[in-house]
Order: sequence, then C-alpha cells, then structure tokens
Amino acid sequence: MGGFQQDEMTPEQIEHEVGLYGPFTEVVRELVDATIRTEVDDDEIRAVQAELEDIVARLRRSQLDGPYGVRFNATGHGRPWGNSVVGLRNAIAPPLAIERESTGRVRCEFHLGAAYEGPPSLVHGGVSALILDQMLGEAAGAGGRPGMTATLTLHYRRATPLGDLRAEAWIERTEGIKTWAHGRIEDAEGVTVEAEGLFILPRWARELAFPTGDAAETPPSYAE
Ligand SMILES: CCCCCCCCCCCCCCCC(=O)SCCNC(=O)CCNC(=O)[C@H](O)C(C)(C)COP(=O)(O)OP(=O)(O)OC[C@H]1O[C@@H](n2cnc3c(N)ncnc32)[C@H](O)[C@@H]1OP(=O)(O)O
Repeated sequence: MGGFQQDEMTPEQIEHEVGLYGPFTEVVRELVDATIRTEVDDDEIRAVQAELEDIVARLRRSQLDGPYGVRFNATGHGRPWGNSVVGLRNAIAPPLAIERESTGRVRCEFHLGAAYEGPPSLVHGGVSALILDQMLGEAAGAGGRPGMTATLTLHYRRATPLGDLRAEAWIERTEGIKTWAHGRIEDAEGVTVEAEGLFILPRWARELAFPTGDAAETPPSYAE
C-alpha cells in the first residue's frame, strides 16, 4: 500500500521540522478558530481574504503531489504528520499528543474549540468518532497488534462539551490478525462517549509480515 515511506531523516532534521511546522500549523489552527468567531467588518473580511489568497499562492509554489502519508526514518521513528487527529502539519487535527504504553493502553488530554462544534457548544458526534477511531487504533498499534478499523461502535452516553477533554483506549483482546480495542472520552464530570472497535491487520500487511501465512501467534512489529 502506498503512503508508508521510509526516508533518511536524522533526529536533528526531525527536531528542526517539528520546531518549524509545529508553530506554523498552530497559527493555521488559530486562523480557523478566528475565522469562525471573528466579528470584524465586511471590508476587513475582504482585505484578510485577499491576504490569505496571496499566502495560499505562496505555499502552492512548491507542494507535494498528494497527501503527506506516513514516513519513517531508519530508526523506525514514524511521522504521521498529515493525520487528521495527530498530524503535526494538519491544522484540522486538534492535535492529540498521545501517551502510549507497550501494553496497548493509550491516553491523552486535549482541547476541542469552536472548530469541532456540532450541537451548540457541544462536540460533533463525528468528531468524537474520529478521535476514538484514532485512540483505539493507537492502542492496537502500541500493543504490537496494528490494524485497519473494521468495525467501530460508539455509545454516546452524554453530550460532550467543547473544551478540555481526555481520552483513553486499551486492547480488550486479540485473536490472530484481529484486535478488539475499547476506549472512552471524558470531560470533568466523567465519561461522555465509549467505543469498541475491531482492528484487522490487512491482507497486504499480512503478506509482508507473515510470508508463510501463519498469523496466529506472532504479532507483527510496530514501530512509531
Ligand atoms: C498495518 C496496518 C496499518 C496500521 C498502522 C499502525 C498505525 C497505528 C496508529 C494509527 C491508528 C490509526 C487509527 C485509524 C485507523 C483507520 O482509520 S483505518 C481507515 C478505516 N478503515 C478502513 O478503511 C478499512 C477498510 N477495510 C479494509 O481495508 C479491509 O476490509 C480489512 C478490514 C483490513 C479486512 O481486509 P482483509 O484483511 O483483506 O479481510 P479478509 O482477509 O477478507 O478477512 C480477514 C478476517 O477479517 C474478517 N473481517 C474482514 N472485514 C471485516 C469487517 N469489516 N468486520 C468484521 N470482520 C471482518 C473476515 O471475516 C476474516 O475473518 P476470519 O474468517 O479469518 O475469521
């Protein structure tokens, strides 16, 4: 499958790019929030639009042909920088900074502002699903049982307010190429959304990881 690319980035180059693109993308996130909430007058909106059109044209002068993909360097350090939940270079991503344990438990604290609204002042249900899909997938990956989402079931227990939130996920059980993960989002009052999902190591990855066809016992290695 395309999109997973190995490159020769050194730790110093990665640190440099994190220092460059992290703050750059953060300003674009600010722009999204400011765009939703601004109350400046019509002329100011038109003037800002013209400046933004210039900025977009400057960035378009040199672009990738397609999306960023997931890149790895020789040490296996993964860079999913275009990812819509954790991507360093994706202004749509909140982004989540996930703590991972090799047991397959992952957790994070994050903030969802005006850009993630569904019902008034509440998180859009699809955004909760997006976050939990990533969290459950991260749990599977952290536990050495990565896979693509085959099923994802959400239980919206209570409305999730915009603001400071936390999420966690863990591996519930595994069976060969299949990993069942559970997780939840919480606000200060407790659980708002719970999820369970099945993650399956896809055929193309199985053929790479298990050329003999025996996927029953040995999990593939997972490098992040
Ligand atoms: C290495 C991988 C990348 C991961 C890198 C690690 C990154 C770690 C951090 C990132 C975390 C990202 C978290 C976001 C994750 C997404 O958002 S992934 C995007 C959303 N999901 C998709 O697009 C998946 C689309 N579907 C597919 O690609 C394929 O249908 C699947 C699910 C991989 C299965 O394909 P397959 O392996 O070719 O399936 P197949 O050989 O026919 O069946 C294998 C077994 O699975 C069962 N099965 C197949 N599909 C289903 C299903 N939908 N429901 C139930 N059972 C099913 C079959 O019945 C069969 O069972 P058994 O008969 O063996 O008991």
